[in-house]
Amino acid sequence: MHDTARGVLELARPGNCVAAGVLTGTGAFVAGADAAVVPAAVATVVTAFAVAAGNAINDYFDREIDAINRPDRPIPRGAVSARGALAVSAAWFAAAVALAALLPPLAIAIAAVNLTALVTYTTVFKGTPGLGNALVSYLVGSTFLFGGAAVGRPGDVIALALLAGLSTFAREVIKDVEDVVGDREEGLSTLPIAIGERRALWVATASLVVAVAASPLPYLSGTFGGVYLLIVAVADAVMLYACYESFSDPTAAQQRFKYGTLLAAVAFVVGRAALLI
Ligand SMILES: CC(C)=CCC/C(C)=C/CC/C(C)=C/CC/C(C)=C/COC[C@H](O)COP(=O)(O)O
Ligand SMILES: CC(C)=CCC/C(C)=C/CC/C(C)=C/CC/C(C)=C/COP(=O)(O)OP(=O)(O)O
Ligand SMILES: [Mg+2]
Repeated sequence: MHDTARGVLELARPGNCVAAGVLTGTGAFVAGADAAVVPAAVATVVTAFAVAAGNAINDYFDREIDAINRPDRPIPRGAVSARGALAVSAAWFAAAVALAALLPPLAIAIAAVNLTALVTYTTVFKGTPGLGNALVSYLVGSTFLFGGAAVGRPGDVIALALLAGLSTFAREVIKDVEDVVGDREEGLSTLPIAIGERRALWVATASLVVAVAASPLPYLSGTFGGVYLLIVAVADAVMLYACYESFSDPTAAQQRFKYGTLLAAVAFVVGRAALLI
């Protein structure tokens, strides 16, 4: 029983759930710092359940491949049955949908689109060059829009959604370069397999350069105070260095990149809070 409970928790990838939930809460905070906390909290929990459900159904669809490449995942190691993983994913999706119904219409619309995206990501989009990366990038960017829509002010966080989406796309491509051997064995046609590793890394770098160039926009539009520029400049530098590093060490680069994105998320919160003091 102990390994089953641990297995169910691992299916959710709780770190992802918390990180994505924090992004939604950040979007709600930036869009409506003076707005009711309840819709922001509801949207945060919806996102956490959705990511847990998306990760669980991903493991369900990936179970044969994971048996070869990731035998320690909960389904291949026997901690959770395939049917059990599907049932848990369905329960988490149901919880996300039930709570999302409490939110404004635009938030419900975003939730409906994201539900479809999460259910189809692994079987439809993941193995198509660049499309799987684009969908995950949209999903991460949409967390800010979802939080803004929850408090009725999505327009205030469109720039944040674009920054998060463009930077996530870069990191997802770097992760695919890191996984190229296993993905080729799986018969997946990811971007580096389709166009070559170096060209894929240049595509990732181009995506990040656009995001970095746009990163002062939330300050210029008055969404954030000046302190945002100081923190996001460091985040930009970390992510740019990670892109340079990815040409020689994609594993170290994608981890370093993640710290850069987390620092950027901190810049969003501090930059908004600075205007409230
Ligand atoms: C009601 C409802 C579903 C609301 C959705 C609310 C919302 C804002 C959801 C965003 C979800 C999100 C941030 C997803 C992030 C990316 C994700 C977890 C994708 C699905 O799993 C991918 C998996 O982790 C990749 O594993 P692999 O490719 O096999 O290594
Ligand atoms: C200012 C600029 C240029 C960019 C903004 C950058 C931001 C805020 C990006 C958001 C990125 C973020 C913090 C995403 C968290 C959500 C998430 C699901 C991350 C995935 O974590 P991984 O560690 O890749 O999970 P796996 O390793 O299990 O796939
Ligand atoms: Mg998987």
